[in-house]
Amino acid sequence: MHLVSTIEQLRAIITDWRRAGLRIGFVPTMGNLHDGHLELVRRAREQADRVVVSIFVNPLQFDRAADLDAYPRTLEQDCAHLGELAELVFTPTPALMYPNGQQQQTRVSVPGVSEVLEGALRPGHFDGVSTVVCKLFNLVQPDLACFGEKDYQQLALIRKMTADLNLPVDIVGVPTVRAGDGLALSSRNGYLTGAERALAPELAATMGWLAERMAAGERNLAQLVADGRERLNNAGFRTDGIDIVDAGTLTPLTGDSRAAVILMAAFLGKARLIDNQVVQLG
Ligand SMILES: Nc1ncnc2c1ncn2[C@@H]1O[C@H](COP(=O)(O)OP(=O)(O)OP(=O)(O)O)[C@@H](O)[C@H]1O
Ligand SMILES: CC(C)(CO)[C@@H](O)C(=O)[O-]
Ligand code: BAL
Repeated sequence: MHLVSTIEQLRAIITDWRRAGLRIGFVPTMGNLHDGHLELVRRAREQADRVVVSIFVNPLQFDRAADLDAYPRTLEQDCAHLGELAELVFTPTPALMYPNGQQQQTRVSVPGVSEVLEGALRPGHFDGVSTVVCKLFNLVQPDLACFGEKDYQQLALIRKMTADLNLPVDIVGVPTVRAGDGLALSSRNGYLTGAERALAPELAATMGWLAERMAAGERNLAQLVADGRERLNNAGFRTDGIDIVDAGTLTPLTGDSRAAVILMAAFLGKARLIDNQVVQLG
C-alpha cells in the first residue's frame, strides 16, 4: 500500500494507473476508520482495479473549533485496518489542501441542499464538504466514489455537485452499517461513555418507531416530530433536529412524494449522533 502525503507523489501514481487503463475507485474519509468505512472500501474494490482512500480531517467543514480539535486522529491504526483493501492512502495536511489559507480558498457551494436541514444547523459545513470533495476528485481523478447513506444529505449534496459540474465520477451510495444493537457506526461514537453507549441505540429505535407510525398511515408530521423529541429527550438525549421531508428533494412532503426520509440529529453527552430512515409512502 502506498502511503502518500504530497500532491506530486499522488499525481505520479494516478497518472501511471490511468495510462494503464485501470479503473480507480475512491473513498474520502476523515479517518478513525470503522466497519462502515471498510464497507465503502469493499464496495469500491468490487467495482475498480485500484482503490484510493483519503484521510483528511477537513477544517473547512467544522462549524465548532472544539469539534475539530477533538476529532480522533489514528493514522497507524487506520492503515492496519485497511490492510490490502486499498492500494493508496492519501493523507494531506490542511496546508497542502489550503496553501493560501482557508479564507482565500475558492469555494464550491451547492445551492439549496447545502442550506437546509443539517446545513441550517451547521452553517458553512456543506460548503466545506463540497469544496474539499471537489478538490479531492480533481486530485484523485476517480472513475467512481463511495459515500455512506448515513450522511444522507451529504450524499445528496455530492450527487448534485457532481451532476451540476459535469464531473466524470460515478457516485455510489452505500447503506448504513450498524452495530448489533442498531446504533449506526460513527467515529463520533468514540466520545460516548459506557452508560451513554448503552443508551445510544435509542436514537435508531425512536426513528424506527416514527417510521412504523408513518408506514401505518400517520401523516401529522408536527406530532411525529414532537413525539420523537419527547421520547429522545426523556431518554437523556438533547435533540438537535428531527425532520421528515421528501426523500428525493429534501423539501417538504407534497401529494406527489413517493418516499419520505426521517432525519435525526441528537447530542448524547459530548457526541452529536445522526441517523436516517427512508419510508415508502403508499
Ligand atoms: N456506519 C456507516 N455506514 C456506512 N457509511 C458510513 C458509516 N459511517 C460513516 N460512513 C461514511 O464514511 C464516509 C466518511 O465518513 P466520516 O469519516 O465522517 O466517518 P463517520 O464515522 O461518519 O464520522 P463522523 O463521526 O465524523 O460522522 C462518509 O461517506 C460516511 O457517510
Ligand atoms: C466526505 C468527507 C470525507 C469530506 O471531508 C466527510 O464529510 C466525511 O467524512 O463524511
Ligand atoms: N461524516 C460527516 C462529516 C462531519 O460530520 O463533519
